[in-house]
Amino acid sequence: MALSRAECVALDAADPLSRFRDEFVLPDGTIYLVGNSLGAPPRAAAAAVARAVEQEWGGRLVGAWNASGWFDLPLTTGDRIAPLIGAGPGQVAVGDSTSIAIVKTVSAALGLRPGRRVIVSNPADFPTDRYVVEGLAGALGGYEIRDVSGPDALPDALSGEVACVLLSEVDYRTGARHDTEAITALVQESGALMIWDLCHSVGAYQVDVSAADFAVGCTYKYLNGGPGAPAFVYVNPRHQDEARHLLTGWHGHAAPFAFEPGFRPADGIRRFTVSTPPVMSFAPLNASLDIWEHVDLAAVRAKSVALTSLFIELVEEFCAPYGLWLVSPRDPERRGSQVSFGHPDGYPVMRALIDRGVHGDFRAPDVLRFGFAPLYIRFADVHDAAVLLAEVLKKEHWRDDRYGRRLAVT
Ligand SMILES: Cc1ncc(COP(=O)(O)O)c(C=O)c1O
Ligand SMILES: Nc1c(O)cccc1C(=O)C[C@H](N)C(=O)O
Repeated sequence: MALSRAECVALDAADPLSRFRDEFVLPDGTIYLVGNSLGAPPRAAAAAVARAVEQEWGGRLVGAWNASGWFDLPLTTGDRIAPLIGAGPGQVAVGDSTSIAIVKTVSAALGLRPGRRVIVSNPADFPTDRYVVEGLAGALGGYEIRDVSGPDALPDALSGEVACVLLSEVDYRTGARHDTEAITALVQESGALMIWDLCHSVGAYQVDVSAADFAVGCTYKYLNGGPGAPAFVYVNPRHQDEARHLLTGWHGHAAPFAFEPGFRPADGIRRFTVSTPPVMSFAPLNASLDIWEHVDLAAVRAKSVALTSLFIELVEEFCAPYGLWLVSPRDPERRGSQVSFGHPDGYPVMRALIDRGVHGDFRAPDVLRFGFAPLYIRFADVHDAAVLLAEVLKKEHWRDDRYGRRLAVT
């Protein structure tokens, strides 16, 4: 028998992270299980944006580039993200999007392995990763993309021709979490460079990129930086002097205000910045990082495992007769902070569930995704979500015409 609601309420009362829920704005009556797509806004975000507009922009005008530290935001913010991914100061730059960060890291990796002409990627990873690699390989010419269906297929794919491997640590569809340490070692033993996409890992638990060559990730999911919040790029210090990437914009120049005719890369991680940072988008991100500074990531992981395990248990108990199957790994060690269930009518089921206040999302062809952000999701929310999902299935609310049968719920 899974836990009762009263037992869940007791777990919330004893939860060392419970005080963080008040730091976020969540509409009443909503159980928000989509923090793995777009995190909830920090309560301090609106004031942070107002401050950036009124005091920094309004008060200092162009002088704010220096006086308010705008020029250095990509690096100062990078240093705040670094501890969350096991990196040190001067190893992370923030700016652009994850897709652009992939252009930078893959092109840098190819430059560091000039004789090798193969890029390994997994077509089941979030599509933009593969699309960007395709674009790069096409534009640079002479590169081959080698598909792997997952990390298990890597040993056969790695050869002396492979320059780099780009993989997601956590699969966006299934929530499966890969063994980054073992995979990074395998890739590097073959002489190739390892690039991790951490979009679904950062903020879900303590990531450790220290062995990786490069990493990228977004800040709008578990890190709550807001829609369009800038992404980050990690570059291992052993590559920083040599690495050159394709996007040689002026903010990555050694002397941006010398306005020289040719590009000379800045020292260190700064060469991985490109151009004018989206200053206003840094404000909510830094408001969120003010929270993250006080978060114990071991407690985040422990709660994440407890929430996701409880959800699996409850859904399997309450929904057993209704045709759901578990898509995510059952072993919590192999899961991120997400649980996916399959259902042949997943799209209308998710629409009906959202209508009843439980927000998950749907990924074609049949996956219902539920993300558990440990800073603001409670054990009682998990219980309520499972009860409402069972009700939608039992009473077949999802058959209502208004829920349709389209392909995506975002
Ligand atoms: C694994 C992964 N990579 C990349 C992205 C998207 O990148 P971008 O910030 O460029 O839209 C997402 C989500 O949108 C993602 O889940
Ligand atoms: N980045 C997104 C967007 O621009 C629009 C809608 C959703 C997203 C997402 O982040 C989706 C998410 N990466 C996913 O795992 O499906």
